[in-house]
Amino acid sequence: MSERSLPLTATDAGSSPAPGRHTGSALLPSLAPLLAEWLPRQRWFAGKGRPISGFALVSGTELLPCGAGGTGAAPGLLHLLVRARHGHTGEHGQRAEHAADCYQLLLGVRSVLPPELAPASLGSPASGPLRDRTVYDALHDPKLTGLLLERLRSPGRLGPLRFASAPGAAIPSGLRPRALDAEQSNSSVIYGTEYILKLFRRVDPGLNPDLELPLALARGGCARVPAPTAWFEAAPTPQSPALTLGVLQPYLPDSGDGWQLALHALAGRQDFTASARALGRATAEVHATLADALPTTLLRGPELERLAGDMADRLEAAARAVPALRPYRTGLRNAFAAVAELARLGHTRRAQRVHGDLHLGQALCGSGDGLWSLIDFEGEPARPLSERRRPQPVVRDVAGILRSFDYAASQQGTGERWTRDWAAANRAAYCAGYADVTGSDPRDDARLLRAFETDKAVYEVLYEARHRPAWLPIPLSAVRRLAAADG
Ligand SMILES: Nc1ncnc2c1ncn2[C@@H]1O[C@H](COP(=O)(O)OP(=O)(O)O)[C@@H](O)[C@H]1O
Ligand SMILES: O=P(O)(O)O[C@H]1O[C@H](CO)[C@@H](O[C@H]2O[C@H](CO)[C@@H](O)[C@H](O)[C@H]2O)[C@H](O)[C@H]1O
Repeated sequence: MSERSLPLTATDAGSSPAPGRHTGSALLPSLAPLLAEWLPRQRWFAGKGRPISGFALVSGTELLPCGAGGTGAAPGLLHLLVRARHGHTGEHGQRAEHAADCYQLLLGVRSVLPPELAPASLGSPASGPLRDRTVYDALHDPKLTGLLLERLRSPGRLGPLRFASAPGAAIPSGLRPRALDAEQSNSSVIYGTEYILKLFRRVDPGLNPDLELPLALARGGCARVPAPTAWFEAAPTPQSPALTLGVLQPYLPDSGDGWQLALHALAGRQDFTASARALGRATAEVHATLADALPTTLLRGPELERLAGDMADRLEAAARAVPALRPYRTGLRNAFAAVAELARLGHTRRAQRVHGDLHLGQALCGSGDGLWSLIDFEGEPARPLSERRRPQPVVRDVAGILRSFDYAASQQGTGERWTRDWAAANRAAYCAGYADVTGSDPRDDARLLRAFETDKAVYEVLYEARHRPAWLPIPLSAVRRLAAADG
């Protein structure tokens, strides 16, 4: 997609474009100062700590007229893909630009903002066609999210946007929307008790695994994942492949997520091993279907060495960013060196598509049947899409859940003997459940498992330092343990 630059300082963009579906940059220069202030406050903003130096418009679509053509009380709706540039001026006046992330924004525009939408406000542009109107995050406005569902009900093209649905999908109209109020990497809207729509916030050109994998699992008949009902994307252009923007899937209203369930069990000092074992089985079922549905590969010496090398590189990058990690670097590197050693000894490992960011919060347990469903197949949002779509050893997902049991135990009471035993029992039950389905216990691949657990703990250190500094001691205590473990 071609891009146009937006200055950070507001300029008068001249007359408003005719109301229509596909807008150019006319509405946008005056939005840039509002975005520069609002974006860094969003949890899903990836450029924390790096000042925004400007924006580039990737695509802009009026889903409802926003400019002078929009009428008084009726809201306008603007869909934007904007790239946020980060840069600074060096001491000799030279400009340095850093990697720029692209974000999906759905902005409402109103003359008068109802009080209940005030928390969603970005403010009023000082100039341009939207002057004196209030611009706000449209996901909090049921009128506008209702319109989005209508678009998903009728597949087809709207300017650069393409809406599609699964064969036979029959989405009822008029479902009551509400924005999900959760700490998320993206943003979601729930419709009635039937559907949940996830809008990806930081987007990369290409097919998002959170659409690709659930579609493949649905086709393969795996019931452990809610099947996508409808989705929308930025249509491909000669410069860029289609870019997944949002996925609608059945909402599982009577379910609890594994993280909350585990904390609840811990609080009552209850056994959780039956649930952990069932989750191990669910993970294995998902892996088995993915291995059948999508390409797999054999990691030979060079690939295994690269895997270990990438882990070591991530450790170095994390240690640069988080000084508390530095004393453990040598011990942690041993875990990766052990995988490189396997490679040199001629070992190979199978790799396939996996979840990529599996933790207890990504598993929903039905209150009636006790069956687990896995959600959020996006992978680690901070990694490039190409990397997230690469086949990987299944122990990567296993390691994610094992780390999660450790997180839950640490959250309940750091260092207490019984919480450590609780975590160990559930880690064992989860692996046993995995082996029930596949016949092979992930613990038998101890070196690879330790490397992936270490890699995940390093990722978590970085994640917590950036997003929840008060939680940093949890992965750091795992890092201490993993660094001290023998070969
Ligand atoms: N199909 C679903 N049914 C019920 N709740 C869901 C469903 N999908 C997601 N959720 C809820 O929404 C939250 C955020 O979804 P998730 O896919 O993890 O988004 P993100 O990528 O933004 O973290 C989940 O933690 C879960 O509570
Ligand atoms: O759910 P997301 O895809 O946004 O995943 C990110 O956030 C998670 C926290 O919400 C984070 O998970 C870490 O904290 C969990 C407890 O809140 C714990 O169960 C996980 O084991 C731990 O990794 C995840 O790493 C991050 O990618």
